[in-house]
Amino acid sequence: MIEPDPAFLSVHSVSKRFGGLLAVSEASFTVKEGSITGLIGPNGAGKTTLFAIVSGFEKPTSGRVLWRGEEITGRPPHRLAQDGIARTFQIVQPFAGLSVRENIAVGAFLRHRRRADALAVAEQVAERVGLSAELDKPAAALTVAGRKRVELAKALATQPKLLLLDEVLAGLNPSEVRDIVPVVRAIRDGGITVFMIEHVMQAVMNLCEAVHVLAQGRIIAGGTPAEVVRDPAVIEAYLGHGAATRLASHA
Ligand SMILES: Nc1ncnc2c1ncn2[C@@H]1O[C@H](COP(=O)(O)OP(=O)(O)OP(=O)(O)O)[C@@H](O)[C@H]1O
Repeated sequence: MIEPDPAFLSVHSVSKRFGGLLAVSEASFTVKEGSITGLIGPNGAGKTTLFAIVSGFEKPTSGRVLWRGEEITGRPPHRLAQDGIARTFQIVQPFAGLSVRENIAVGAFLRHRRRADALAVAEQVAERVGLSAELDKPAAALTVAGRKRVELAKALATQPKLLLLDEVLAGLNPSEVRDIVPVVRAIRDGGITVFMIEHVMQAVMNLCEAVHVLAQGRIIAGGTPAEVVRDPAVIEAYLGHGAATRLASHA
């Protein structure tokens, strides 16, 4: 199991109930500073709900979230963004009437009041995610892969310390996935801790140093990618034997 790291992000026995449904059940885990950490598990396992709790979009029914040793449970998203926690959304919805530059600048306004400053930050961030050539295009004109990059850039423009990525690779073809993997790695190399929900297991294996596995709201395993793909509980609940064998042979 992964060593606790109370100084960065730690989630303690968090549960979330929606009416009769227990979407997250006593989940506890940590994310180590400077890591790329994955959150995997079957559809409906509660992954997005956990992200929403960490980023302040949902309040847990019980449990605590600590950020750099300070309790942040239930703190609203705009305050958490100021504290350095940013997230992307699974369904990307850029402001269609705005250019790529303006879309990214929306994130930059968190820390920059002047429009010119926010637009300058947007340009720097665009370079990091490979959007420099698209800055003046309307966001609506981009492909799905381009819109995913805009979503990533908008979150990066808030200058976070922890970036929560909710399925940034979903809907991309294999070559688009290959192109974005180094972008995520470079974000971490630039000093931003990345916590990512992802179903593309090959990318999880390539990128993550630690992975937590959620099934039916519970954390059922945690460890390195090579460890979790060999874990019988993870094979049973999520991967299946064929995929697990293929992944383990590449690990
Ligand atoms: N606001 C809500 N109200 C009621 N039920 C919800 C709400 N949000 C999520 N749920 C339910 O909670 C459960 C967990 O959903 P969640 O989206 O967190 O899973 P997930 O692991 O992110 O799934 P996926 O991989 O499909 O995105 C699901 O059964 C979902 O229908």
